[in-house]
Amino acid sequence: MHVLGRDAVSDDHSPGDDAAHDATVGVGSPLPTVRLGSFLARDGSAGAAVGVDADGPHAGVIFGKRGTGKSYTLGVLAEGLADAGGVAPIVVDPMGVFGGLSAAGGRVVEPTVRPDAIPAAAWPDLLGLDPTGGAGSLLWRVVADAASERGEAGTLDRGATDASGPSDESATSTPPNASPSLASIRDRVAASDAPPDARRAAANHLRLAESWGVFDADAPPTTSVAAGSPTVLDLAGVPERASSAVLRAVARGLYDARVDGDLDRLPWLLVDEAHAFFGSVAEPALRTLLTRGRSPGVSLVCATQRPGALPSVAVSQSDLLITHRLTAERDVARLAEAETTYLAGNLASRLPTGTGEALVVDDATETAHTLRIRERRTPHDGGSPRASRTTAAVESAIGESEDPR
Ligand SMILES: Nc1ncnc2c1ncn2[C@@H]1O[C@H](COP(=O)(O)OP(=O)(O)OP(=O)(O)O)[C@@H](O)[C@H]1O
Repeated sequence: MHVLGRDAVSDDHSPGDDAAHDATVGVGSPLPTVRLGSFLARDGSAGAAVGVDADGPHAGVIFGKRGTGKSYTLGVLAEGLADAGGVAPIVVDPMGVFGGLSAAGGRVVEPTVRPDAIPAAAWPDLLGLDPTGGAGSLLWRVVADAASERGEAGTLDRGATDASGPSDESATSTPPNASPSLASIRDRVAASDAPPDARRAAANHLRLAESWGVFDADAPPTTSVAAGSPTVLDLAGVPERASSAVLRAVARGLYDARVDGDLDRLPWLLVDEAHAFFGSVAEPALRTLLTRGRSPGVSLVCATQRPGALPSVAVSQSDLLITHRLTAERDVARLAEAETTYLAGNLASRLPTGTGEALVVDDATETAHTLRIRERRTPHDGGSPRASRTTAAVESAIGESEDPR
């Protein structure tokens, strides 16, 4: 099997390897490997098996226009990781299409996070308030005060006063003690000496955040999502800002847990519809994983139909690039950033056209290959809705067939 993301390891294709399990411990190699698919020859025939290294941490992107198979491919990775030892796949599922992973032992959770997992500086942005305005600065101050009071008890969130915006985060630790609830933060806002307008606006925005249902002072630690079988964070129907808060808390929590030695497995965070999270409060944590995740062993894979909406760092830091068909110029241009470094030739001209076909760039071996992504063994819930398959269409077809005229 050819293993993407693994250098200096023999890629010999041994007899019997074809029948290998989806997540294969390669023949002649004890290293955990996720079976991704097969080489695709020009005549459309499938060649040797191709896998992805799951032994070390990686950063990856999966691109493709709508309906070309991105979510499906992310599911293939999650399935394979479910079988690889020592890793913890976590799928961020904004569209609710990964429930089928429960057939691979996965569990689907409606995630909640502790309010103190979001640094004070990020709260105004999270709630759509200007951090320099009355309500925004009040909120920032109140959350920071709550954090520093607990900090005096030894649980200070060192990121609480970091106003560096959507760049790399300063080191923080996940506070082990009780988090303030949103209601208690609202009480602090009400008791502050800020002007009434600012207090009212801050309280209203906090009420809005409470209505999202993702904040819970007693939420389990973020490391609880890291298990051998996939954990699917079901964010379908959850507002975008709330989903971003969840992703920030989870991404940062996993990173901190690995840095602090509190998590034995190597987490793989698989983010679908990733463009929605860059430019949100989740971005600093995603950037941290992209730029510093490998040393503590945290992997990040971002799938998106809008590569152009991702920051350059998402591509420049990725050692694995899987791209299905793309047509928009801005999105194809993102690929150019990958090829300038080491690829001769034009990646855009090599993009495959069929669903489930992908061009894969492997940084470890500095090569690009066309693949057919293997079929899922768990159900995939994605795919474009068809008007012809709606209940209304079916009922109208039945009605017509029963029409006596
Ligand atoms: N490797 C594959 N083998 C077989 N079928 C596939 C494969 N990849 C995708 N498909 C089929 O193509 C359809 C679209 O795939 P998928 O939902 O992953 O697209 P997508 O790129 O994530 O789309 P969207 O942007 O709308 O989320 C699915 O119904 C799936 O069954």
